[in-house]
Amino acid sequence: MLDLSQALLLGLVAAAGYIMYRGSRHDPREPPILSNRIPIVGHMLGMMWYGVGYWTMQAKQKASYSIFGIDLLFTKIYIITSPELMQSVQRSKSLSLDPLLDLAVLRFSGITNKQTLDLMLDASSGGQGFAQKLMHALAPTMIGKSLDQMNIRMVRFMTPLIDELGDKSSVDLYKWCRDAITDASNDTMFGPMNPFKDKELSDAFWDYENNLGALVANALPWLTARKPLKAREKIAAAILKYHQSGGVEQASELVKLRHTSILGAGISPEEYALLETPLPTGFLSNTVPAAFWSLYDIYCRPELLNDLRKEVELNALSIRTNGTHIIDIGALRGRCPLLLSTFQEILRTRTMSSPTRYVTQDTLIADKYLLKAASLVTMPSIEMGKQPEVWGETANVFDAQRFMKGVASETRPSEREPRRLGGFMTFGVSPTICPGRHFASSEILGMVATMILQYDISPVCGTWEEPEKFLSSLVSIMTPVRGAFPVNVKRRRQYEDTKWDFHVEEGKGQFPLVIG
Ligand code: HEM
Repeated sequence: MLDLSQALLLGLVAAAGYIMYRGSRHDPREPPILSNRIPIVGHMLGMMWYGVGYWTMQAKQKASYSIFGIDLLFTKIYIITSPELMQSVQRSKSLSLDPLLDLAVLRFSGITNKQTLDLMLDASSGGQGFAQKLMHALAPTMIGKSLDQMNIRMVRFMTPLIDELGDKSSVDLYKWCRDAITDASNDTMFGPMNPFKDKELSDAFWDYENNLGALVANALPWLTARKPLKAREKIAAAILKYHQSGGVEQASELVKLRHTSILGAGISPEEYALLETPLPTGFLSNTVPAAFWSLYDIYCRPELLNDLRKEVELNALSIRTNGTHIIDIGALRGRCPLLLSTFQEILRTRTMSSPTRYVTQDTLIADKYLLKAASLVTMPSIEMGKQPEVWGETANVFDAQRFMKGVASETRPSEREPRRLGGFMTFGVSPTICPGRHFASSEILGMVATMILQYDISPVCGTWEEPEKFLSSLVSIMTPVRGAFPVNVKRRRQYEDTKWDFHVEEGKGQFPLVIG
């Protein structure tokens, strides 16, 4: 249904496009520009209604084209449905994600100071590209020792949250995942003085996150974006206080690196607080729905649930002399192939990602198609990640064993290594691959493994009917949920009076996940 943020997306596209568009006409070397049934404004209306999900819908409807364009009045978007063409996009240096990151500085953070903008914005906007360099510099803070520290802190926080779930007989599973992942992740990232400990502030964060569309549209924001503006003000004030009271000293390497770099570049503490306001979107907006769908897709398949319980019990569970049951995160990674494969299959089937790049100059891809400067090019994963030439005839079937090397299954007789061209885009496509994927995997799989052993979960309504989805999110590619999903929770008899904990072995935190 059309909501305010979707309607305002029109404003975004029109405004951004007006600035970017050079008034170029269609060049015969460009991909075909396909029209909508409603002339001129049809695609614009489509985007108003469906948000960025419209690109995926178009890709589905026009899958016989390997690439085509749609005209959004002031800019063009080229939509790619062929894995081979996607490779050309990955190889091209003039198709870049970086200019799109300006959106975070300008709209999500609301920075207006000219000097700071000159420093932060991408070179294509006349800036020095500091925001982009900082983003790409974060990868080392999410592997090795820093990852171990993050995992240790996260599991310490997660254990009591999962345990407390058994005290409730029913719960909204999406809200529970949201709150558990939010609390555990913010505590991991910001340390003991985590400002989001305050429930009011963590709720304010979700008000902000759910309404980023209105901030981006920036059309009479005092009227149309009151909620996210108010939330942003609250969050920035809390982060400023966190900085002033030295909270960063005990934070994760990621938060410390951003703090040192931003303040070291001469940016004021007030602007630092604004720049950090959208930071949790990076580690929450995808992890929360991915955790929910992981539980949903496993619990709704009783046979798979049973197999996974056996695998985890056999390979990743140990019992201390005092009776505490320990789940070993390293063993989930190395000795539970079905769990790891199931997780990747859930990511493959639940993602609605569409990696998008800005065309910085006229670019010829595959020696054939001209992409005009100042346009966008996008690669919807739903179409590409499910193509028979990538995944075989079973592309549209949920196959929990798909990612198990050397294992043939009913739906997939081949024993080929499952890493295939353009096949798996949930963590991005080269050269921009998500550096947080190992942390996200520990967090989600640690939670899932303990939950499936401890609890039976069933929907209150009696059937596994999918809840309403929030398809026009600007920051999540994991199909977040808009509605509630009430479930009954029951402790399993064999583990009724059991204490649970996790074991994190240093150097074992990186998951061997398939990437695009
Ligand atoms: C299931 C959870 C997650 C998914 C599906 C996911 C997905 C992605 C994707 C698709 C990209 C690339 C964007 C593009 O090319 O357009 C990305 C980038 C990134 N992700 Fe994640 N992410 C997840 C969790 C996390 C977590 C937990 C963190 C932090 C701990 C994180 C940090 C980042 C960062 C910093 C980048 C930017 C890298 C760069 O530009 O060099 N992500 N993520």
